[in-house]
Amino acid sequence: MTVPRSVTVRVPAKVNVQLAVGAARADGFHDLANVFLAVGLYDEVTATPADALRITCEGPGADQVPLDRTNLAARAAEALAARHGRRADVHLHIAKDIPVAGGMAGGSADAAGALLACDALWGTGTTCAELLDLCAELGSDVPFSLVGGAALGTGRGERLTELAVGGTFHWVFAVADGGLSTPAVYREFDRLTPDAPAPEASEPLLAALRTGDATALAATLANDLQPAALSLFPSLADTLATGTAAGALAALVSGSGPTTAFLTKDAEAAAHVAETLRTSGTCRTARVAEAPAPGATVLGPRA
Ligand SMILES: C[C@](O)(CO)[C@H](O)COP(=O)(O)OP(=O)(O)OC[C@H]1O[C@@H](n2ccc(N)nc2=O)[C@H](O)[C@@H]1O
Ligand SMILES: Nc1ncnc2c1ncn2[C@@H]1O[C@H](COP(=O)(O)OP(=O)(O)OP(=O)(O)O)[C@@H](O)[C@H]1O
Repeated sequence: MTVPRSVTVRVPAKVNVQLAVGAARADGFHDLANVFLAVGLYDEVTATPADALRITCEGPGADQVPLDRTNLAARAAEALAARHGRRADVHLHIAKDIPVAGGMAGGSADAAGALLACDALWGTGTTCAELLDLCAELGSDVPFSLVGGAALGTGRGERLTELAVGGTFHWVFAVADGGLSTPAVYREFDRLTPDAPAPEASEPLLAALRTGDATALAATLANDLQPAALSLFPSLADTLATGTAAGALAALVSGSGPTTAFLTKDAEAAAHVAETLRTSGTCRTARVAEAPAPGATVLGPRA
């Protein structure tokens, strides 16, 4: 067998088209009905043999990404190595394109990418079920980064049921100046929502995904963390209003924010909303992306 010299994996960002949040559990997490949709903004993780675990990172926001063992990709490599009783002697290079600390699961994408890349590099032949277990140990969003497409996440978001999507959705993402801490947003949710009901997936929203109907999806988008994100980052209201005035079908905070997401009717409308946002002064930049996108994908071992 030829041992590959490096393996590159591409992993998508996500937007939560429905994020229903229940009350805090005894373990501090929240039960969710989390409808994930993978979007076509990608990080790439390249694994290369090395004497010891090493992380490097390039791209927008790379200076905010830790290069030590707190990096989720490093933790993923160590978890896979431990599972197979070997050393995590690998250099992981992360080419970032997913906004950092933006509520689009960038760190989770890198963890899923590192798992898949190391598995291919080391020839450890880990089953999909084992990879999903490792993902769930690393973080609530990580299993979805591995599978992509669309899925309903229950529990703390890690238990996935695949969802059918009947068309292509055109999104714009406004990247904010600054980040939000996910635990801080959940804490603010607890403060604002003392009696959160049990979370349930919305049937009309699942139907809109199934039929690929953007107008119907726009009418059902919902994020229970949005009031908390707006409370901690009030200027996001101006970004949401700007994208809506530019013709978006709907606008919402992406996950825990502060990235904001705009659903549009087609690629032309998306380009217009993105350009309006870019010149509005209400965000740092705006990106267009289509959904659904595939999950973590090996781009090919380079022998
Ligand atoms: C906001 C979302 O991105 C929506 O998909 C996720 O719920 C967050 O997922 P994540 O970043 O993978 O989160 P984890 O790394 O598992 O947890 C980080 C922190 O977020 C909070 N957290 C996360 C998930 C969850 N169901 N309830 C929580 O309260 C907890 O304070 C936890 O300590
Ligand atoms: N590989 C990584 N990429 C980005 N951030 C990382 C990574 N590993 C650890 N982090 C840390 O995690 C924090 C959150 O970054 P991340 O980009 O994952 O946020 P997020 O997209 O808001 O996450 P989520 O949507 O899953 O809540 C960063 O501020 C950084 O300190």
